Formats: sequence, C-alpha cells, structure tokens
Amino acid sequence: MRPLIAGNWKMNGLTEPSVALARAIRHGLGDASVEVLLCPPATQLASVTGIVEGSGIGTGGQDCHAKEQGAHTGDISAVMLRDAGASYVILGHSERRQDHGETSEMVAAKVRAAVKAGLIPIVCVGETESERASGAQEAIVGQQIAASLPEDFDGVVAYEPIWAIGTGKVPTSADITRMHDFIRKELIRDLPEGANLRILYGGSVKPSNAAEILSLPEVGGALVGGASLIAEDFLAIIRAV
Ligand SMILES: O=C(CO)COP(=O)(O)O
Repeated sequence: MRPLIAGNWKMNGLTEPSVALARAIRHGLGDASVEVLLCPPATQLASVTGIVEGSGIGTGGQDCHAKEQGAHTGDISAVMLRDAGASYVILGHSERRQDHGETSEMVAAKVRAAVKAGLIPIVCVGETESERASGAQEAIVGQQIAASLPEDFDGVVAYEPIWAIGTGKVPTSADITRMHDFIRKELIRDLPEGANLRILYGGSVKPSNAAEILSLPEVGGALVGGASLIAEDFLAIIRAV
C-alpha cells in the first residue's frame, strides 16, 4: 500500500490562495509514488477537487456530521463531502475533540456515516503532554481506538500527539515506532486485499524531519498541518518519502 501524505489545511484558505496552492501542488508533483491528499476547508472543497482532478491527487473533508441530512444548522454531512468531490474525511482531530467537546463515541458515529457515504475516514488519536509525561499515552490512545473505531474498521488512523501539533516538537523515532506498533496491534484484523488500513504520523512534520519520520517502517504516511499550506514545503515532504 502506498504511503499517504495528507495536507490538513484546517481553517485556512480563501479562494485565491487555495486555488494557487492546489495548482502549485498539482504542477510540482510529477510522478509521485505516494498517495497525495488535500483537505481544504469545506468552502474550498469543490474548487480544489476540480483543480486536482485527473492528477491522482485526492481531496478530503476535515469533519462531518453523523447524520446524512436534516435540521443541523451549520453542519456538513459525509454525503455532502462526497458530493463535493471528497474521497476521505479527517475525523476526531484533537482540535475538534478539545474545542468542540467531541467524544470518541461521537467520532465513532461519524466514522460509520463516512463509510456509509463511501468516504475513507482518517481517525486521529493522540495524547496530551501531561498524559505522556505520566506514561499514560498507550492507555489513552488505546481507549480512543477502542471507542472511536468500529470492529471492522478499514480506514486510516493518524497518530497525532497533541503536544506535537503546531509546536515544532516531535516525538523521537523510537517513540513514534513504539506507538505505531501499539496502534497496529490494537487494530490487527483479517483485512481483505486492498484494505485501506494505514497509520499516519502527524504533528510538526516539516521538510527537515520528514525523511526520518517517513522512513520508519511502521509509518504509513503523514498528516501535515502548517507545512501543507506552503506548496514547496508540502512537495518537499512528499519527495522525502
Ligand atoms: O494537526 C496536524 C495535522 O492534522 C498537525 O499540524 P502541524 O503539522 O501544523 O503540527
């Protein structure tokens, strides 16, 4: 299975810079041996999808509602993301768990909705700095996996230690390997050929550290925040694979 390099643009991207960024990534990519995914804000999803169409680059949403439609002002369903051209959706990002009180049970309902809509979920898990300091990281991530993922989960898990997001701090390669091993063991299943299961690392991935992180055999790709907003940096991370 090819590594997946996904850019999470978060709440960044008016029309002009989004179009420019998507075009620059498309034109700079060349023959990538990796799968590349752009997750712009929902307002830019259809236009970014149009720009990358035919290039092999995919697009994804950053969240979805658990229901398909209805009286949920301001929310966006998985079906709507699919309709706008997405093939993936990021779910349970720590910024949603923390800022919007999303529980793992809510994430699990969104995962089911995403799969039903034909999207591949990228489910984020990760510990806080104090949880790591107390050695509780595996217990925390284990709980998040058990409660956020259905038994037959066939999607992508992104390990994003919260203390590494946007801080420039990165776990050691040994710590990333240990956690990815742990996640894989928690997820071991008889998945069919062509299954989507991959474990990404996310948190301060930059051109300067991408080669080291992405060379770890347990790491199936990266979920990139800040560096995905700069075309040269994102392309450098892709080339580092
Ligand atoms: O949260 C992240 C991706 O989802 C990581 O963000 P940064 O790459 O900016 O640390």
